[in-house]
Amino acid sequence: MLDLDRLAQASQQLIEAGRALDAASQVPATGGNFSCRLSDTLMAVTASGCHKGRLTTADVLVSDFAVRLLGTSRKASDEARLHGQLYEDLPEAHAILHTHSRAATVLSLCHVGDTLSLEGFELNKALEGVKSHETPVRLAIFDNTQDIAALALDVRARLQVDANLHGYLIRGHGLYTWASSMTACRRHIEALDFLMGCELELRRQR
Ligand SMILES: CSC[C@@H](O)[C@@H](O)C(=O)COP(=O)(O)O
Ligand SMILES: [Zn+2]
Repeated sequence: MLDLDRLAQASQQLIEAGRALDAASQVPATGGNFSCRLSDTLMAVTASGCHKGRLTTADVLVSDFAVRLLGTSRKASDEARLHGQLYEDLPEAHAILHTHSRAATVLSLCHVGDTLSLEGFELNKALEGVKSHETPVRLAIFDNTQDIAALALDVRARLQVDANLHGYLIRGHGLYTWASSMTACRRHIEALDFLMGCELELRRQR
């Protein structure tokens, strides 16, 4: 059943996240998409093609995890299935943010391999479950594709063999991260962007 109070709260959280991420230049043009878990089967997800810094409540749609929309003729984010798949596979995930920051775009292209491990940074502790700068923060990396259903299956397969991920990068595209609340998810995005910027800076100096 749809909890309208929860939907109103989620809409506000998505709108505020969009404003903050736009101010931080992490969602240029109409890049990025966001969601909140509403229940065991439903999510609030941004509509496709909106500028994420200027979202209104009308741009927040209700969908099940297979992206069957409730009560709207608008189109959900092109990448909504990536959100649905994460909610299906990660019961602890209550918020998901996808951004197109410069650091995520560049680092995902120049890093070789299917995992980026950010190591030795105090800010690693901004990620849920990380208690020490000595704990690596790990992001899976996938090649970019317009076949979102196939990408969702690849993410699912990776999560089945690697439970220790804080998010993933799509090459030349951007970052997905999730958390137990929108507050924590915004902290993840901010920290990961900072950490990827540090990593790029270090690689320039090597
Ligand atoms: C501006 S193109 C970006 C899109 O292709 C996509 O990657 C994206 O993040 C936003 O898509 P959207 O359908 O608005 O959620
Ligand atoms: Zn995107």
